[in-house]
Order: sequence, then structure tokens, then C-alpha cells
Amino acid sequence: MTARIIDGKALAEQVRGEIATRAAALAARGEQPCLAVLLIGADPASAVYVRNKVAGCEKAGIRSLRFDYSADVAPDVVMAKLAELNADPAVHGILVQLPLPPQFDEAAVLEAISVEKDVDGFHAENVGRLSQNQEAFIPCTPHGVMKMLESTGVPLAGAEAVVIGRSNIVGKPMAMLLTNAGATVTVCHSKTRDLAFHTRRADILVAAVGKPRFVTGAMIKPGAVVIDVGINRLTDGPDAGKLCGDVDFDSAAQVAGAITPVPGGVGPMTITMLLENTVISAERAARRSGR
Ligand SMILES: Nc1nc2c(c(=O)[nH]1)N[C@@H](CN(C=O)c1ccc(C(=O)N[C@@H](CCC(=O)O)C(=O)O)cc1)CN2
Repeated sequence: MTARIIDGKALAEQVRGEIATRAAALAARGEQPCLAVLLIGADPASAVYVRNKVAGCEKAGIRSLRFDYSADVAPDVVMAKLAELNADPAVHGILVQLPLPPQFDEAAVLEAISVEKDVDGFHAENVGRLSQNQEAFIPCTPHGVMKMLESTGVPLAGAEAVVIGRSNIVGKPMAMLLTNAGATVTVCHSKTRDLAFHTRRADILVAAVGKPRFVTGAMIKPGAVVIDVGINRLTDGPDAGKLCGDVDFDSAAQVAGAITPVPGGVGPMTITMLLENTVISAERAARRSGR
């Protein structure tokens, strides 16, 4: 079998077109969507992601505000900026790019963002709402994965889904979304005994481990949908300098029914869902002010 490729770049383009239409309609009603992005420190990957978020906003007709801080900035300075942005009615979305330097208490920073403007969906209240299947901002990467799964037409209700990874950003919200959609979900992680026993049972396999080419074809059920959330830069070997996922694409594509590539899979959908959450927040603000 050779798997069908789930093209995240193409899907992202299509969804971004719809987002731009919604943003233009809001602007015409006097509520131009606006996203504030805070980048702390000089992590090169974070700088790329923030640049891409700002560029994505511009293309979709979303205003963006960018605030850059040195790695040694005092947490109080960032907290004061968040309070200012929370109070600004022209700002609909606020995000702090992760990871943060060590002097920061990540949970405290994420909780300092207003729940209504938490377009990353990392605030504990949004996480709680998602776990109860209530309306909430959904974290962008797992939300993008759900859109990709929908695009394949694979039935989620009753499916066996296995998520490898239990991070707050991807693994846990991914498991909640799949559960809410009716899948039977197993969450595997570094302490899981006999990982392959679980992965080989999965109709839907989501890999978010952070280990290059960790999931091989031998660990995949024939015909499964394989979603690769990993983004790893290889440091040695013939592919040094290249990006790869957590899935060994070549062997996995021989077994899976459908698979996401890296790059060009889940990554582009992550930023797309951020843009959508910002537009949703602006639509709610417009409704509240009767526009
Ligand atoms: N505040 C947040 N911080 C982080 C998040 C997040 O959702 N919110 N997620 C990740 C990083 N991330 C977005 O911030 C992100 C990662 C990757 C991509 C992407 O488009 N990847 C491309 C490859 C890009 C490259 O060349 O490096 C791809 O997979 O095709 C977008 C966003 C951690 N921090």
C-alpha cells in the first residue's frame, strides 16, 4: 500500500481564504480582527513561527501587533503588557510564543491572558471547557489535526485512536477532541509499556513525541490514518539540516492509508487555526457591541 498524502499546505490555503472573507466582513462592520503576539527571547524557531503568524495575519486582513522582549526581561514587564492588551477593546487575540525563558512561570503567564482573548486555547478555563465539550478556544495544533482528519472523511465515532504524547499543547487537547468526536482514545507516552502493541491497534495514529522518525511502518495498522505532529531538525547523517517528523515517512507510507508529511502537513494548519480563532474572537466582540 502507498498512503494518500494529506496536504496541510493546500488545506490551509483553502481555510485561510474563508478566514479572509470573514475578516473583511468584520472590518466592514468596524471590527477589524486584531492579534497581539509576544515573543520573549531569541529562540530561532520561535522567531520563524512568530514571523509566519504576523505574515499570515497580514494576508488574511487581520491586524497584528508584535512585542519583542529580550530573554532576560522581568516577568512583571510582560504581565503589565498582558494586562494592557486584555483591557484594549481593539485587540481580539493575545498569544505568548512558547517556550518561555526559565524565569517565567508558564502557567501564570497563560492564565494572565483574558479567557475571551486566549486564541491559543491554553488558559485553564478554556482547557476545562474543552474537556467538558463546551464552546472554547481550541488549541491550534490539535484543532488543525481535527480539520485534517475531517478532510479525509475517516469516521471518528467508534474509531480506535492512539495519541503518542501527553503535552498540554498537543497530546492532551488532541485526546479530548478525539474523545468528544466519539473515538476510543489511548494516550501513550514515555512510560508506556509496549508502545507498538497500542499503535498497531490504531485506526487513527497521532504522533507528537518530539523524536525524529520514531514511529516506523512496523508500528502502524495497515490502512490507518497517520498524523505527524513532530517537527525535528536533523543534526547529522545524510539529511543533516533537513526537517523531519516523528514518523519515519518512507516506511509508514508503505503501510498507512493516509499520512501527513513534514514539512507541509500539520504545521501550516496550526497557524491557520490561530487566524480562525482570532476571527471568532472578533465576531464575538462584534456581537457583544451590536455591530
Ligand atoms: N503560543 C504558542 N507557542 C507554540 C505553539 C502554539 O500553538 N502556540 N506551537 C508550537 C510552534 N508553532 C506555533 O507557534 C508552529 C510550529 C510549526 C509550524 C509550521 O508551520 N511548521 C512548518 C515547518 C516550518 C519550518 O520550516 O520550520 C511545517 O510543518 O510545514 C507552525 C507553527 C510551539 N510553540
